[in-house]
Amino acid sequence: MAEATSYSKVESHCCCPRLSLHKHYSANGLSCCYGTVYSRKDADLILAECESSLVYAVGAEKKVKVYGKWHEIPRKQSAYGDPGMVYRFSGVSLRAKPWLPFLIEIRDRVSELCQCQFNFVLINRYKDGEDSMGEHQDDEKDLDLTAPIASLSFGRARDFVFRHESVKLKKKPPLPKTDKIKIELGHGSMLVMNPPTNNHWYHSLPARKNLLGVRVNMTFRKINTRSK
Ligand SMILES: O=C(O)CCC(=O)C(=O)O
Ligand SMILES: [Fe+2]
Repeated sequence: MAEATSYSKVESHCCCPRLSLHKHYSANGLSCCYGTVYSRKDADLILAECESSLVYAVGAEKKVKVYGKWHEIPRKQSAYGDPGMVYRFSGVSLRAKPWLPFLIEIRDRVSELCQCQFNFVLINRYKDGEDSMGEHQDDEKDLDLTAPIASLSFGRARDFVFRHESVKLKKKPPLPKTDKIKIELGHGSMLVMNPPTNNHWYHSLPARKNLLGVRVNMTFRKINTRSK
């Protein structure tokens, strides 16, 4: 059946003082800022550093549980953070590796821009358009849900799609005017998902056939320290 509503978005300039050149997206509980934070040259250097020094998960840490079944994730994943940080999601416990110097530099820049002291970063590597991430919400109980999540992208630009929760709820509230928002996340960009976005919207990174080029995404998060 055809979708009732096509992609659309509500844009204005960002209201956050440090992100004044960013676009702001707001709709029915969604509040996000998007813009470029690294020059092409710096973003190229960061991507090269990612490719040479990041270590990705293997074995059990590379699987997720969806509707009771274990699946190998269609991408590579890793986590870095403060000592003892663990992020639990979809049946997986991902233990943070100690911060690398180049990740500390990025973390401090992003923490300053967002005025939030991030203590953890989840990193996903998509080898090409075949790799993807399914629809989900970043609302795990280990996260400080009052903090934003800052998503940095390097490499191949990819579409990131938000869908309002009403598309999943059995008892549907009236559909908001805008129930899908698509943002192309470019090389050196930052998307900030402010609360309560993750309470009301799902997001995904859909597969794209025949699309070449590596993409690395870093989501800086604040994990409750009592979850250590
Ligand atoms: O790669 C992306 O942009 C999506 C990342 C994401 O949603 C996540 O890490 O939870
Ligand atoms: Fe996510």
